[in-house]
Amino acid sequence: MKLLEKSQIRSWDLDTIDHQNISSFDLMLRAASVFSNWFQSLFFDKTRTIHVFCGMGNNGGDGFCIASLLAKAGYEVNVYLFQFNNRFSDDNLSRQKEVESFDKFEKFTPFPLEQKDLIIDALLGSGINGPLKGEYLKLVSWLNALPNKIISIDIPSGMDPDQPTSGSFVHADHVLSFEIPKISFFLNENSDYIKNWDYRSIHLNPGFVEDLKVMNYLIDYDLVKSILRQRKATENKKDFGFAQFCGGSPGMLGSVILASKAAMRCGLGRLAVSTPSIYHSSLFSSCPEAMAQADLPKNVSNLVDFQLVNEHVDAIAIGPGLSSAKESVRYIDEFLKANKKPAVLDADALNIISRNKWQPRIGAYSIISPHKEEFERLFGTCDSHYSRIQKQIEKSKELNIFIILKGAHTTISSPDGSCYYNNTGNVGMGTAGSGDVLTGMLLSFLAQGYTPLETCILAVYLHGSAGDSAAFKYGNIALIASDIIEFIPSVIKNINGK
Ligand SMILES: NC(=O)C1=CN([C@@H]2O[C@H](COP(=O)(O)OP(=O)(O)OC[C@H]3O[C@@H](n4cnc5c(N)ncnc54)[C@H](O)[C@@H]3O)[C@@H](O)[C@H]2O)[C@@H](O)CC1
Ligand SMILES: [K+]
Repeated sequence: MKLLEKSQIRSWDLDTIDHQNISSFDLMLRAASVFSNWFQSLFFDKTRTIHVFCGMGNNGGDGFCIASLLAKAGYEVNVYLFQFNNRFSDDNLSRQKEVESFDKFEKFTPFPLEQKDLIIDALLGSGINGPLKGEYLKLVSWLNALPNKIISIDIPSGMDPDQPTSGSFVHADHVLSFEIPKISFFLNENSDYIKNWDYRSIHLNPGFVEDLKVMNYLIDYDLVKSILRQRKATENKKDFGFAQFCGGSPGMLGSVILASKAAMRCGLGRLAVSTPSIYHSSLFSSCPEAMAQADLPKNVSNLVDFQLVNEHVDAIAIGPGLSSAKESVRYIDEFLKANKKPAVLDADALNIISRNKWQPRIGAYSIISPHKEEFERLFGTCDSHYSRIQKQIEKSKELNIFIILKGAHTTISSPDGSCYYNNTGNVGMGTAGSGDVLTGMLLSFLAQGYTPLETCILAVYLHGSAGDSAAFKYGNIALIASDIIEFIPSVIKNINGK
């Protein structure tokens, strides 16, 4: 799904008005009906009074329209207009006539509300053009200190839709965004202040976005379904890729087993694992589907010899559990020099690269999957999640690589400057081995012939979905990396139907 910036959303509204021959007044009614239906499915208890706080733009207009619809549906509704200047939108003025009465504030003064009552926030929408000041600031600070549940229309009032907000905004319990989520919902800076968000279509003209060039995308079910291939009955294991996983060192076998199992569960045809030979029997007992390769790094004199063993390998993943011992450094050096295969680099491979400043040597179109600390070791510290994402995009372009920045909202950046936001996964996945599972999944899809971008999208989304299913069963405290692997089959089957 394409994610639009606020100026593009405004153009989409105008294009819809033009193409569908609908007035902005009627488009507002459409949006209000969508919100009102969503609201009623969530808050069906009509004994709580609903207080609708309206501003002066179209978001406030939505508020008046929604207040009228909810009153008609049998809710007890109070409406307040905060008129802190004289700049009403036309549709706002027209919609004011639809509610029987409302209280008007030209200056904000606090007033009592019952704790169980609900607040609908329709003060400001996507038309925000700077930080809140004066009366708005007083009002929003008061709202944020109340114990009442706040439900925001389109976006929490005061929040910038595209980037971190420089100032205060409404801390919402629920937000219903129109048509698509806002980019800023995915920033860690905002995560603590939007408890739940959702989006519903208001049937804006689909033709407008089809042709629109955007740089930001949300990875959603439809995108993943469109990428994941169906198998032909006549295909065999040779059609599903031959992958090589290089990792593990004394005391670090777990990552190898987790990555191997995850790779096989994502449909890989054949897997060769290069890990110290003392671990081969343990590997076979945990993942008998894998083949073991020569010792690594001890018996490997150079990568070319090593690759001759795997002359038909389709993709390589390197790094997890490798340690940063001298032999591993030499091995990564050789790998960067000689590798021509599609590659995934993670964990100790990234640590070795950052320590030796070998970032420019990473092969074109490789995938790297750092978490925040690994990312900052590679590319320097950043003062916010937003600035880290900006640097991620810049480095993808500069180094011609795909970067997966792992976190609460994992982002994938591509050499063309585009950025994909993921919305699956949960806090329980911050556990040892979770990243190794992702590396195995990446390796699997890459070896199966998916492009690096498709590989990143599939692996990141499915990893998060499997983690969500695991958290549903075990809870996000008890969840361990093996649980994620347990649910890979069902999430793939749910999407692919097979
Ligand atoms: N345009 C359309 O056709 C539709 C718009 N809809 C609603 O309209 C909203 C956007 O409407 P508007 O563009 O009127 O935007 P707002 O409702 O956000 O109002 C913007 C106005 O608020 C004032 N303002 C901006 N920043 C401020 C600040 N920091 N402090 C104080 N005042 C500030 C300015 O006067 C600006 O014109 C959406 O969020 C959505 O709720 C929906 O009704 C769907 C259809
Ligand atoms: K709002």
